[in-house]
Amino acid sequence: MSRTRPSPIVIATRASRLALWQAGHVQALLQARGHSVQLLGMTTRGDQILDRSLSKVGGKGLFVKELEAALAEGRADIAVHSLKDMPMELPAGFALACVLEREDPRDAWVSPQYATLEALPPGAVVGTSSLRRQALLQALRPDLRMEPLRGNLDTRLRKLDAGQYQAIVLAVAGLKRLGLEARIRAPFAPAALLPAAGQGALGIEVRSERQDLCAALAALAHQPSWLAVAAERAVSRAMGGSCSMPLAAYGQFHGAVLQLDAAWGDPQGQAPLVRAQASATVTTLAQAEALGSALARRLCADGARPLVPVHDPAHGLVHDPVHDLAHDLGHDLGHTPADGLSHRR
Ligand SMILES: NCc1[nH]cc(CCC(=O)O)c1CC(=O)O
Repeated sequence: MSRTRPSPIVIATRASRLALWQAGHVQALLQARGHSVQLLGMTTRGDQILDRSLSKVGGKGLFVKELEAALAEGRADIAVHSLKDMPMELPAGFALACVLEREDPRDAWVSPQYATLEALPPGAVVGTSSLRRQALLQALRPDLRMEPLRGNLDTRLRKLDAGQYQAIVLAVAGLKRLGLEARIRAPFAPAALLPAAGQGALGIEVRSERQDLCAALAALAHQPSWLAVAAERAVSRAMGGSCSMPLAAYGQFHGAVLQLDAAWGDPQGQAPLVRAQASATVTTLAQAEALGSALARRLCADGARPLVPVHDPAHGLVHDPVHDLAHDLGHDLGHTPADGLSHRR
């Protein structure tokens, strides 16, 4: 240990088993590099509200606000997040310090009785509250019924085992982290069920002024994961997506070329799914984000509609890029969805 015995790095974390695993993982990585690290567990609004779909109660911000308050008040130094749950725009004064090496980004098919999606009988019930999973599954099997399913991973598996659903879909990464890999009947090929932006990746959030933590956190960064996830999040940001629209974005490196795939679903369920792909040599975050915005423009040119800018009290005015994007496309945000870009084609 260091001779000066600096104060320990305190990690703010949600108290769910997955969040604690993730915080503990970062703790171990930092400890292996000689830092002393403590965890500060807390229950967030997102953990308390379990009866409604996330898209209806205020979105991803619910899981991070309490953690950010702990950072702002100096009760903690860093927060560890599943990047998938992190809003696209951080509030002023906060920064994403690094992205760790990504775990498996795929979704998992979990079902006691049925080995695959194809094996499900007609009209079977699949549990998922994710609009992305609902839209993509429905595209593969229009006959299935989608029922909401929230709660932490253990709760969701318990509801499945209680017989409320014939199958559920969960991220492979979360199941692996909790030692629940045996519950995975099969991972979905990304081409079939395209992952959410950031799925499987962990990010570390800090107050922007904490330059003192930079070196410690930079050592944990995994550049290819960070670049891929930055591109995915740029798609999401440009579309104004949080969890209130079905949106998938997944980046994969082939050498230095980042292949980025995205899918958009109509929140009203009327328009068909829109899929798009773009590739570019990517070595910087700016290039990754440019690829993501370009892909969002391609989605919109093919009929996807960005969400109108909304004011999120927790995070100030977000989704400004949507306005720019829509403006570029001559898309009048004041109009109803039916008047949107899809009609210009
Ligand atoms: N929405 C909850 C959530 N946030 C992150 C993960 C999994 C771990 C990850 O993606 O890093 C999960 C569970 C799930 O979607 O099955």
